[in-house]
Amino acid sequence: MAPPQAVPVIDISQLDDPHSLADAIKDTLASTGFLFVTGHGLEHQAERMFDISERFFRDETDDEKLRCAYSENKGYTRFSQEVLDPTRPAPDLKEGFNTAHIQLGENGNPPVPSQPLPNLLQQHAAELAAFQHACFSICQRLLQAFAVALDLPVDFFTSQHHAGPDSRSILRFLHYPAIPAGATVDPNRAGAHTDYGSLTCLFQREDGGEGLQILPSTEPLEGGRWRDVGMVRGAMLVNVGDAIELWSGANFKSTLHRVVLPTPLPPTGVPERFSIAWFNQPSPQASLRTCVPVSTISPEDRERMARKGVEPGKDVTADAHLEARLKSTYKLAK
Ligand SMILES: O=C(O)CCC(=O)C(=O)O
Ligand SMILES: [Fe+2]
Repeated sequence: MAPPQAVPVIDISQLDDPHSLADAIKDTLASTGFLFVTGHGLEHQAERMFDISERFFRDETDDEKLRCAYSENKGYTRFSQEVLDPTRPAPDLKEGFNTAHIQLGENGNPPVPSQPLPNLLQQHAAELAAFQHACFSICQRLLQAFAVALDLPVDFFTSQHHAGPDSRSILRFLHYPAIPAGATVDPNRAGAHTDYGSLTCLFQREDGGEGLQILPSTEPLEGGRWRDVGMVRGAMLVNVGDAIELWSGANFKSTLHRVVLPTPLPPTGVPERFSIAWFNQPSPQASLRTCVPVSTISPEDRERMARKGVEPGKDVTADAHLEARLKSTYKLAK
C-alpha cells in the first residue's frame, strides 16, 4: 500500500463560498498547514512567470543583477548568500529575486515598481504586477475561509491585508543551479525554516527537480522524519506562515520545511530547480494579537512558538513581527 500523502490536494474550483472552502481545508491547516491547491486559475500566468524567471537567471548580466542587490527584503540574493537555517554551516545553494508591490500605471502609463528592477524584469513589470494581484486575490479568498474555520467574522483576516505600495508582500523567483555529476556539496538547497508571513503560495515546475520536504510539528526536531512534499501537476502549494500561527494561537500550524538534494547524489548529477513563491503579508500596522484564549494553546505549541521568538497574547504589529523574523531567519552569508 502506498504511504499516505504528506500534503493533501484540494480542488477549489467549485468551492466558491468561504464556508465550503473552510470545511475542505481546516483539518490540514490544523495538522501541517500545507496543502496543494488545484483549480486556482493561475496555471497559465504561473507558466509565464517561470519563463520570465528562467530568462532572468540565465540571461541577465551579473552587473545588472547586482545593481538591484538585496536590501530591505527586496532585490537580488546571490548564489550561496542566504542561510535559511543558521544552525547549519553551509549556505543555501540558490539565488533569488524578491519583487515587492508594483503599481499598475494609470491611463496607459508604465507600471511603477517600488524598487529598482533589472532590465529583464522591468520589461515584464505589467505581467509581474498582474500575477502579484492574482496571488493576493486568491490569498484573500483563502483567508476568508481561515476566519470561518476559526468561527471569526469572515473578514477578520482579509480586512488586515491590503495590496499597495506599502504592502510587505513579496513575489520571489528562486533558482537552484544544477549539481554536476561527482560534485561534493552539502545536500542543503534551502535550509530548514518556517515562513514568516500569513501564507505562502509556492509554484514548482515538474521538470525542476523535487526535494521539498516538511517536518510535521509532531516529529522531534532532532532525528524527526522529514516527509517529501512531491509535486502535483498544475497545483499551487499553499502553506501557513508564522503570522497566522501566532494570530490563530497555533490552531493553524506554520511547519518547518527545506529543500534537499538526493543523497547519495545520482551519478548523473541533479537538474536545476526553479520555484516561485508569493509571500502574502498582513498590512504593516495590523495587530497579530492571538484571537483565541491563550490558555487554550498547548504547552508544545507554546514551546514551538517561543523557539521562533513568538509570544502568543502579546500585542505585536505585523511589521515588528516581520522585522524580527527577517533578522533571525534570513541570515545572509558574507
Ligand atoms: O524553493 C522551494 O521550493 C521552497 C522555497 C521556500 O521555502 C522559501 O523560499 O521560503
Ligand atoms: Fe519557505
